[in-house]
Amino acid sequence: MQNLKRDYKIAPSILSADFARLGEEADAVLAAGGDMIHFDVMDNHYVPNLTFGPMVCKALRQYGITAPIDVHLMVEPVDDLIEQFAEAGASYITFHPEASRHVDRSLQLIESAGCKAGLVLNPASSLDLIKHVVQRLDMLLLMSVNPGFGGQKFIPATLDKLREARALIDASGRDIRLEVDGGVNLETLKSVAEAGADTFVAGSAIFNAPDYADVIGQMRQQLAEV
Ligand SMILES: O=C(CO)[C@H](O)[C@H](O)COP(=O)(O)O
Repeated sequence: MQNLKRDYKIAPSILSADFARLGEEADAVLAAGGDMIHFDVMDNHYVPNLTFGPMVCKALRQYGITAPIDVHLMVEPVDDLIEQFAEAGASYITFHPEASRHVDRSLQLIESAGCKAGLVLNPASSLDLIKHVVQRLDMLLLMSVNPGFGGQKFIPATLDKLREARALIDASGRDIRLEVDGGVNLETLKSVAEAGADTFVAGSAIFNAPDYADVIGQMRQQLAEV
């Protein structure tokens, strides 16, 4: 048993929430112990699915959500949406480097808009993609499924990648959250935490459960044992 003493955060993905009751769902999952709202933006171009945009993020803020909103852009191009999401109340904005022509510029745009900046790597994308911009990162999100849909199965090769990413982050001397997204549930959570992740996106594992507080409580218990 290791004792990594990380500041673990659970980020319920509202991709699996009831969209007709999004404000209530966000409230409920935060009241149940979620730390931030993970907000999956899909454009039916970079990924083969379509979700929501800045207006919905703004609506959640107007509804009264004050917790951090972690905006994961699965869109191409990226830059046009950065200012709009910052104005809509995003806390983190992360994007896929393959979707931006000028990754360093996009990261700068996020920072100058007043948000925390991050990159997202697909299962097949190399960690080399962060090498020259690591000093601009507040978050690195490793996808443990191919992006576009909730409810997929965790790809086990992500564990080695997380270990490598953790070493890179520790060597950078920067405070960078290491987030994992896709197939995170009560079966996979402990192994991703042991591999170095500190921020856990979970959609179907939480929203498909009958009692959000119960599943988040079980997650916290597992994290306390890492
Ligand atoms: O970004 C995503 C898909 O592109 C989702 O956040 C992710 O897949 C979470 O869903 P689940 O926890 O159900 O796997």
